[in-house]
Amino acid sequence: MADDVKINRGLKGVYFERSGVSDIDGAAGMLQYRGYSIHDLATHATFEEVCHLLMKGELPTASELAAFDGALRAARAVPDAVLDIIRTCKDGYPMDVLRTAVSALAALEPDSLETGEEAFLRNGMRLTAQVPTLVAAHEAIRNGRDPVAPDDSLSHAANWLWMLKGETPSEDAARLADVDFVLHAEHGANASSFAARVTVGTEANLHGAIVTALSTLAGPAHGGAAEDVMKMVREIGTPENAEAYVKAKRANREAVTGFGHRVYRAEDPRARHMREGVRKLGEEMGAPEWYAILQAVVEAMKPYSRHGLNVNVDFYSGVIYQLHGIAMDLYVPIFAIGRMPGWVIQCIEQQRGNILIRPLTLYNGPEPRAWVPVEDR
Ligand SMILES: CC(=O)SCCNC(=O)CCNC(=O)[C@H](O)C(C)(C)COP(=O)(O)OP(=O)(O)OC[C@H]1O[C@@H](n2cnc3c(N)ncnc32)[C@H](O)[C@@H]1OP(=O)(O)O
Ligand SMILES: O=C([O-])CC(=O)C(=O)O
Repeated sequence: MADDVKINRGLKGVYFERSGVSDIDGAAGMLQYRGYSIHDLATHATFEEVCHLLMKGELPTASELAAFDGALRAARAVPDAVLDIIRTCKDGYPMDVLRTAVSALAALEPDSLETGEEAFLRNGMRLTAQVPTLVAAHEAIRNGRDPVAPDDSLSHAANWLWMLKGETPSEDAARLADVDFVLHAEHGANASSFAARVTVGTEANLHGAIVTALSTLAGPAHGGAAEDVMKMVREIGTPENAEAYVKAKRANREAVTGFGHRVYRAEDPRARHMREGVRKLGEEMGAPEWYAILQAVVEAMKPYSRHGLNVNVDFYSGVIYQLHGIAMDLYVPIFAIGRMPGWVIQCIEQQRGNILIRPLTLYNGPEPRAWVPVEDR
């Protein structure tokens, strides 16, 4: 076949669509949601404001925010039948259980089959509100407790911690979770959002696209990295061991998790906020060693960073969850809670002027050959 065809494996460097949602400059380490710097949003915005910005296109006025936030708060409950399904598969890996629960919502909620922009926004807001409820319900059920009902007097982040732990979180804990969600809310043509767009490209419904996105997020090269970083930190044990750990990994040409990114060559701008969170929280909680180990890994990676290899957002986030006493296998579901508005708006964008996403593979199998009956093979 054609030898001169250029193959872009992994679609590296390929623009497949235009998008008005987020802008990433990988060389400069810059990220904006609809023109607003991630640093301004992480410092000043709430997750609810960011959801409005992403899903509706602009930061809300006070009255728009009240209406939007009210709609999210009112949509947090999930049908009992979904809780029964979670009970049935309570011992499963949380991302598998979450994916199954979202799939069940599709089958149980009558409007989930509707397509069109209004339906995607309605279903997308409801799913954004429900996903934390599903994750927290699974955590309760697998630990032998009854799920904690959502509290509509609390913000999205505070309510999530309330449902997870059954106690009202401190303002600092709620703000940290809120910032974490803001930082994870949207990131261009990342693998899970791209996968969701492929699903919408076939004119499938939003719930189906979110199930695709959840499946894709779960892998260790994408959302699974935060969990792996925490496992790495535990394995390293003390800052003094970091150099030997990194050397052994690189000698085997293995990736050091939490480093590297398809787009960023400068440091992932989201990492800065997580780093500060780990340092402060570790000091406050009398557990500064996690931060010290992470920084020792960063030092040990410097000789290997010639291609612009830097930490990504997931390098620090796992330790924050660990300091909050959250089980390691919930780190990817937490990422999913934050990413919901990004997935929803990318599905909406995909649907406007929709086109089937269907690239080509260049055949390199056997030459044409004659059929051989089974008895002659
Ligand atoms: C939220 C997110 O999804 S962020 C990503 C989370 N994932 C991780 O942290 C897992 C670890 N990282 C990785 O596996 C990769 O960096 C990926 C999958 C994220 C990106 O992969 P790619 O875009 O294919 O890597 P890329 O082509 O940019 O790699 C460039 C060079 O850096 C090296 N490199 C990339 N990541 C790492 C790493 N984590 N550790 C060591 N070296 C690495 C590659 O081996 C390559 O080196 P070479 O040119 O000498 O062969
Ligand atoms: O953009 C990517 O490839 C992965 C990523 O950082 C994200 O989804 O947040």
